Parts: sequence; structure tokens; C-alpha cells
Amino acid sequence: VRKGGRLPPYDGWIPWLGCAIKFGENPIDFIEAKRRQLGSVFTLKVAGEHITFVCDPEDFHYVFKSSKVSFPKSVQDPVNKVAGITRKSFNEIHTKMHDTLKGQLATTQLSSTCDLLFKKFEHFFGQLKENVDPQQETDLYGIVRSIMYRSVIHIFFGEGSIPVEKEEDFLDFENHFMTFDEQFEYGTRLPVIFIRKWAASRQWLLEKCERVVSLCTKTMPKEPKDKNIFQNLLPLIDEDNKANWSLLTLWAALANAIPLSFWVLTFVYQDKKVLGKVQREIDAALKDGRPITESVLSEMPYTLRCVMEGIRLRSPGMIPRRVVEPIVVKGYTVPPGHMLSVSPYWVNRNPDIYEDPELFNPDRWSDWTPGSIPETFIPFGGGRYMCPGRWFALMEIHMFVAMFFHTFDCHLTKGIPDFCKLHLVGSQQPLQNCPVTLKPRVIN
Ligand code: HEM
Repeated sequence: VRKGGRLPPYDGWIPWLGCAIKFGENPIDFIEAKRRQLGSVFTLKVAGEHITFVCDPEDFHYVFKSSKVSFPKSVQDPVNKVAGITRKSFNEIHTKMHDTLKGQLATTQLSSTCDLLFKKFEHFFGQLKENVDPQQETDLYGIVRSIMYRSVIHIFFGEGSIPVEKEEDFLDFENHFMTFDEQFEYGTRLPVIFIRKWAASRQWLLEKCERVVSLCTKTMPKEPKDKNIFQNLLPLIDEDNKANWSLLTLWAALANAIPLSFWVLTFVYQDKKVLGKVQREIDAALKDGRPITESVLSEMPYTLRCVMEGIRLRSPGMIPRRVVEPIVVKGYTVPPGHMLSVSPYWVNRNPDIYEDPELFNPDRWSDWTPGSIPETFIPFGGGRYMCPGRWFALMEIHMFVAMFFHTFDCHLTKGIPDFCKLHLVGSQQPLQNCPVTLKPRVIN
């Protein structure tokens, strides 16, 4: 600890509440306004929590690499509140769960998952192509959810685990999952009495997850290679928390990847030059109706650059770690108990890193090597507990948008919707529907 132990400058002078009211109105913009006012290290006092932000990329290692901060301690209480995982279960198995999932979704293991995902996407894209009415407006985000939810559920938990094939079952799932997801952050903080609808949806989902656990247990194959993703995790989990862990895994697998797939589609459809380049690349790679494999994906590098650029523009508002020992950043001492945080959303808009940062410009990724993640690109977090699903996420979004651009001509009748700045956890959601007209493409 530095002599004198100066605390970072702070905002939030109202006892206990701090700056919670102003912060709550628009947390994302509030962070940037305070950075401009207070400098690159500052603390927000928000309803009993001290959140210290570090904004200079050269300081990110304090958040991701230091032994003086803890990932488990930053999430164990929120995880208990939203998914009901007990502290004991969390502390005992979290690291094993993380490592097993990371192993299964590592780049070297993705090839069979990629083939399976293609089959699911092909099935649902086929259905959509048959039923689409070019005269009728439809909501693009709804379409993305309908294909992605169903496919990812099959991949993670097995076919029929959560009934989503029939339209009415799917709509039930969609409704409850969206409520759970939209109020996820409130769920980490507020007593259930203030978020009854959210609590009811969580209960509904937990009941479905009980069924997932029971089915995955009953149908457990002997060979690891024949197991679905959750079946590989199941033996690690104590009996009482199996459904809760399955809910958390399901949420993690869907919550970011789906809005991001949607944003990539909207950004590209709004830019005719980019769209033309993407479609030429995809049409060449998918000639003769080839199935999409990892190797075929690698023939569509420009499309992957569009994915990276979409992720850049809609990255999570905040990634926290709990300080467990005093840590000195730029001469300020951040005491134990604070959340030490970075904002991927804002670092991705840092003009020193990205020229003209608000512009959707896939070419800025021209020198990037797929399979690596630049140090300052932190939408997946960083360090020991960086998102274990990142390679799967990039693969699924890449494949999904490629199939979409290949299959449909799409016109956004009202342009790109605004995005919600109310949440800090995860990628931003669209604020309005996104009406589009869709037409199957005729490829010469
Ligand atoms: C583009 C989409 C995605 C983004 C932006 C994203 C982002 C993140 C972030 C920021 C974290 C916290 C990391 C940290 O604190 O350093 C995280 C954790 C996690 N992500 Fe992702 N994620 C995405 C997709 C996925 C997918 C598809 C899966 C599942 C296959 C997944 C599974 C997880 C899990 C299980 C954790 C918790 C890790 C732990 O508790 O140790 N994510 N993700």
C-alpha cells in the first residue's frame, strides 16, 4: 500500500445511496461522464457498493491478472440470488465447471460441435425459408431468437430437453427467458417482492431445468464424445444444485450471443457495400450447397471481421472483480471490498485504439489473426476466468450470420433500433422491435 493510501476520486455523496439514482438512469453513459470528470481511476458509490473503475488499458492487468482481486467473490452472491446456487456449491465446484466447459469449447474441440450446430441451423433456416412471406413485415430479433434458442438448447442439453420445437412451447420459453434475462441485474440486487414477474419466470425456467437434469442423467452415454455439453458437466455438480447450475449455464450460453448475432445482421444489412462484400465471400464459400464446417468458416474471414466489429460496438458495460487485498492503481489505493471494474463498452470506443470508434468498419480487423484475442479487446473479460464460451460464441455467430446473409435478402424497414443502456451485465439489447421484410435469395 502506498504511503498515505489515497483513495480514488469518487462520486456519490448521499449516505448509503451514493450516486445510485443518477447511475441507475443510464449507467453506461454515467461511467464515461465520470471518467471525463474524475480521471482514469475513480470510484462510484452505488447503494452500499463501491465500484472503482480503471479506464486506462495499461491498468487492466490489475483487474484480470492480480492476486489481490477475486472473480468468485465478485459473482458468488449475485449467482446465489439469480440462480439459487448455494455459496458452498459455488465455492466447491465453480473452478471445475469453468475449466471443464472451457475444455469442451476450446478451439481444438469445436469441430464436432460445429457440425452439429450446422445441422440444427440448416433445419431451422429451412423451415423459415419455407414459411417466410416477402409481403409481410416481421421482427428480425424474434427470428434470431427463434433459431438460436432452439439450436443452442439442442446442442447444450440434447433434443427435447426443453420443449421448444412446437411454436406454442417455444413462445412460452421465449417469454420466460426474456423476462429472466431483461431483469437479471435487478435479480442480483432487489428482493423478490419487487420483481415478482422475474421470480415467476425464474421458477418456470428452474422447473424446465429440473427436467433437463433428469433427462440428461437418464440418457447419459458412456463415452464422453457422445455426451452433450451439459452431460459432461453434470457429474461435477452436487445433487441439490444441478438444476440451478443448468439454468446459469443456459443463461450464459444465450444471453450475449443472441443479441450480438442480431446486431451483426443489422449493421451489415444497413451498409450495402459491406453487405455486397460479405455476400460475395459467403456465396463463394458455400457454393454447391456445401455444409458449413470449421474449414468452410475459415474461408469467410471478412464475415468474421463483421462479427468482431459487431461485438466491439455492443460489448458489456462492466466486468468486475472483488478486491480482497489493498491494491494500488496509478497511486490510488483501492481497499478490500471494492469492486475493481473495467468497461468493455467504453474501451471499445477509445479513439486511441479505434479510429472513428462509432463507425461499423470491419476493415479495422484486417490485421487481426483469428484464434487470438487482442489484449485490449475485452468483451469476453480476461485472465483466469475469461469467458469459457468465447470460441464457441465466435463460431456460432459467424455461422449463423453467414447462413442468414446467404439465405435471405432482408430490408430493415425502420433501420437499426436503439439499444438499451440500462444494463451493465452483458451485451446491450435492442430497445424497439426491428421490422424487416425477408425474401429468399436467388443466387446466380
Ligand atoms: C459473444 C458472446 C459472449 C460474450 C460477449 C460473453 C462474455 C462473457 C463475459 C464478459 C464473462 C465474464 C468474464 C470475466 O469476468 O472475465 C463471461 C463468462 C461466462 N461465459 Fe460468456 N460470453 C459470450 C458467450 C458465451 C457462450 C456462447 C457461452 C457458453 C457456451 C458462455 C459461457 C460463459 C460462462 C459459463 C461464463 C462464466 C465463467 C465462470 O463463472 O467462470 N459465454 N462471458
